[in-house]
Amino acid sequence: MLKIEDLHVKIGEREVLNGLDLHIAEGETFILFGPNGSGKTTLLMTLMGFGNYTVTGGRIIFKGHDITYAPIHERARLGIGMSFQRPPTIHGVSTRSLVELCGKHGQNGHASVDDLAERVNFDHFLDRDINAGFSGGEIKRSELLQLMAQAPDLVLFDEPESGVDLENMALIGKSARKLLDGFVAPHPQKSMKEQRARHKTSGLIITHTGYILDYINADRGQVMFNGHLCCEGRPRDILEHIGKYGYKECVRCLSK
Ligand SMILES: Nc1ncnc2c1ncn2[C@@H]1O[C@H](COP(=O)(O)OP(=O)(O)OP(=O)(O)O)[C@@H](O)[C@H]1O
Repeated sequence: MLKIEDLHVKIGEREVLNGLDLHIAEGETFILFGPNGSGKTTLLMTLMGFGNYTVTGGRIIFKGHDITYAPIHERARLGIGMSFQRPPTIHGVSTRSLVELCGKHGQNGHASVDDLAERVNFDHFLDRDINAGFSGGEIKRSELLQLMAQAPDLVLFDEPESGVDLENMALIGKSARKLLDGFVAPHPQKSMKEQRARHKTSGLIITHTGYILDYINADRGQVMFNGHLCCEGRPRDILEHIGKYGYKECVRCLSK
């Protein structure tokens, strides 16, 4: 699904990612850990194609297409979706109109915007401007709703837990799981088996706390340290290790 080869990325004059390789298979969920400032968000923003992140070397291949220098809209059309850590407020644009733009709803048996919004308890917010005065949990639910409407093949989640209380975490975690399972906009004429075969969603998720791991099936994880990936393993094991020893072992792992 996604292949990143020897990726180098600069922000301004500073090289933040320096020679990163990563493969994520179809339907696989990959968890990214790492200390503050190590380059995790930079990787996600680069994959989505944002302009401040300059690729100075390497390649990004998505579903067989070289998207290293493709514009954001082309990546979104190909099937990459992203939930931001701190998405911007957009005055004058309702959440409903953005969600409508994300996909085809109420057509050919697909769920309507109102149906999707109800699933993340967001129906009362549809006519408010995007993120205007939204609480931390509301911002995450709005992000999820947009992703559910888009139904991408690869979902990039930047810290789905940040600013979210425990009750909202359960809702967000369960919705993220459905999104990764590909069941967000069920088609009434197709069986679950057919839909699963048709749409396997891959995930790349940044987490510090690991709360999201209580809800999703995470296959594999790695630690980002100073723009390099290291310490591959089962996400739960990595989290436990970081909890006990911090990131100092990763420095040793990188210097091997
Ligand atoms: N627009 C920018 N201009 C200059 N430096 C930047 C910019 N955006 C990010 N950086 C720097 O790039 C480095 C990597 O930042 P990034 O946000 O990718 O880290 P992160 O691993 O996601 O951190 P966190 O866990 O705190 O979210 C940091 O040192 C950050 O200050």
